[in-house]
Amino acid sequence: MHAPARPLGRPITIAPAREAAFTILQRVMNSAAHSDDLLHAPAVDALSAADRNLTTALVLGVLRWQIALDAAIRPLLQRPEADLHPAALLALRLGMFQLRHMDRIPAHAAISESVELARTHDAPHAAGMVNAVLRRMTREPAAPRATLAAETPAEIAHPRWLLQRWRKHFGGKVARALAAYDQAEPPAHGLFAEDTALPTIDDGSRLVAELAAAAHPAPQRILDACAAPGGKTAVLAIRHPNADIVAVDVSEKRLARMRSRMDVEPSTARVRTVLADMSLHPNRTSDVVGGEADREALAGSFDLILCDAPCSGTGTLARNPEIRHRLQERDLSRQAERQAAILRNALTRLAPGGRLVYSTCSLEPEENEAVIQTALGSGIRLLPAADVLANLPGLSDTAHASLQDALTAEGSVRTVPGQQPCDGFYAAILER
Ligand SMILES: C[S@@+](CC[C@H](N)C(=O)[O-])C[C@H]1O[C@@H](n2cnc3c(N)ncnc32)[C@H](O)[C@@H]1O
Repeated sequence: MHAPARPLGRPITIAPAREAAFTILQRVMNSAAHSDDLLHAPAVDALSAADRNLTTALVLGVLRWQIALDAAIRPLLQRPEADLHPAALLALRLGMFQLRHMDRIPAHAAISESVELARTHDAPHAAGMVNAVLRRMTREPAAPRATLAAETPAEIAHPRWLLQRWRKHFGGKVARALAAYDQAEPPAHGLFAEDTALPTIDDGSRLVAELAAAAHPAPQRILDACAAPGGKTAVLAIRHPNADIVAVDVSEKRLARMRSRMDVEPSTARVRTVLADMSLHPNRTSDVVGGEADREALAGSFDLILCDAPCSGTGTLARNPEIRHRLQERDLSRQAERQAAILRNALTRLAPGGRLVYSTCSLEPEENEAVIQTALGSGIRLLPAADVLANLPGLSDTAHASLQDALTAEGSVRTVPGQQPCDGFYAAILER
């Protein structure tokens, strides 16, 4: 189809950041790609610093606000229930996001470049509609829908089912603060003072890693059971410089990336990486892909195990905003089954008297408390985390107070974004 003739006037050039943001959002929409990976790909690295920042702000902003943007766009359409061409919808979201959330972008740039994006990305027939909707938006900003009037914009930007379960588990006030946290860049250092000896690591991840490192006073052998990309392995290696450390992951690609980073750091070069599926029992010879040397590295028992299980990631929506568009409530039970299998098999490798820290970046009880319940008994008990937490290195005084509120009824730790100044993590300490 030919693009309709543009009215005479200056040709419209799409700014590199808007073009890059559009392309990344298209890939996130059409594949399982992660925005964070795409934002660090060579195509974005090649942009100027200002364009990189704008690309990031546009991509993360649209993904964070997408549900609320769509709710504002629909009533402005001539036929609100009509299917929109994906490129037209994306152009509308980008334009609407800039008009609603970016003070410094002139409305004419947001509108005209969105129209041009639709026109040049396979939806020339929708260019007029994109123009009309965005112009209408600037004239008559959408009022909140009557049924949603009691909700904040941040709450509207979350899937209903997720918000409802947070309200049920944490109460309306905490759920509201949690939703607000998800809509902005997470704080750089809310719990810990920066430690230049450590790799770049967000505070929630560091909390889990420091807790794991402190869970055993002097481990000789440490197993990091779900290790890649390796941020927590690095903290373990630095806190226990004399321990033998084996870091396992089932993803060859993630493990290779981790290995190349670890090799250049003196503190982590000694970490042994092993490609294996930790959801399988150690007797299964197929659980180690790397061969005899890897099997030997994994053999025997470990004094300290970190089991940082793959999870839904609902504690990290500020950092990984697309999770909310992909996750379905029914996925939680599938996650929990895999987590329970990984934990069960990791525990078979725990030495008597050894400690295992199970962690996720999920806020959902099915992936946390319920998984721990499956592992208790038969010589495995849950230890209270309070004492370990009280002695973690680098925590500020306000962080100590805030983390007291993060202790669960069973004595484990759950940070809730908005209550603690970090992403949401769960960590439980088990002992054999
Ligand atoms: C939450 S991420 C780990 C993050 C890591 N601990 C860190 O701090 O950088 C979970 C990891 O578990 C890995 N994984 C998933 N299933 C696994 C399995 N069955 N066995 C081992 N690793 C697995 C994933 O590839 C992913 O790298």
